[in-house]
Amino acid sequence: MHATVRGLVRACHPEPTLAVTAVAAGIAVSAGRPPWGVLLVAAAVLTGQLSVGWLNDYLDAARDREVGRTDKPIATGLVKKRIVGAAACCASAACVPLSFTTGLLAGGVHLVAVVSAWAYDAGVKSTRLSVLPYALSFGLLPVFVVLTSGQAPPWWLFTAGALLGSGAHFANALPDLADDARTGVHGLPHLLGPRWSSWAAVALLLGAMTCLVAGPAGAPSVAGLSLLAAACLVLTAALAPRRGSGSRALFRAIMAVALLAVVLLLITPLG
Ligand SMILES: CC(C)=CCC/C(C)=C/CC/C(C)=C/COP(=O)(O)OP(=O)(O)O
Repeated sequence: MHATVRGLVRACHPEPTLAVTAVAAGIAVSAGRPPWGVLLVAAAVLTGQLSVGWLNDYLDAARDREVGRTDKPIATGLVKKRIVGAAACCASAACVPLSFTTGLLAGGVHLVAVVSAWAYDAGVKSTRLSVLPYALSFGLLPVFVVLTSGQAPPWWLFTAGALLGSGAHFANALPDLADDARTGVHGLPHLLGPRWSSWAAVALLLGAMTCLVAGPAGAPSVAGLSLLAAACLVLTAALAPRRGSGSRALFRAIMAVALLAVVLLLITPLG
């Protein structure tokens, strides 16, 4: 693959970009969207995620170069900064019409989510409010998808998405806390430190799962209760003293719980 293309792929934060796009498409399927509707949602979310990922690396280029980050393609010289900036502009320009193609209200809601993520990139990530863009953007993501189907999103959906996104912020920051501190990033996870950030991730992810189990009308589903019980078991096992490698076991457990929460979001009836 050409170096510039490889650089652009790395700079867009490919793993979260694809994961968020796949989850949005999955929610569209469970909201009953036809194939073309799922495709439109996926295209709007993909371009939004690409714009957020590229803007992030574009704005962080100098700092990443300064501390010699080998995982950052602008810092290593794999791709030119201006090409990543141009790619961010193209993705943003495509995201606007694609979002509005899904509907005026739905499109507006998606663009608010994307602008909130740009605010994270533009500096909120280095402040005590770093969790807020995650809460707002991920709270609005499932609301956007349900709105594309013309239904009213249930009241608990924004809360569940916001809790899940906030938990993801703390979980995602855990491995990079020391590196980030060196580069002047002092978000909420850095302020709380690894121990309290781990507990914040656990509480927020379990909160999201509880919301998804208790939110829908009627008795909680067996599948929902089972996933919640599985999450509690995974955490209990990770916290058992005999596991030894404390924080690594807890981090892996938090990632497993995040995955269970996403599965629960995908199987929860949204009507
Ligand atoms: C629905 C929707 C639009 C959701 C997006 C929400 C959001 C705030 C995403 C930020 C993603 C991102 C580029 C993180 C990298 O952060 P970093 O700079 O802390 O990490 P890095 O240094 O490893 O790049």
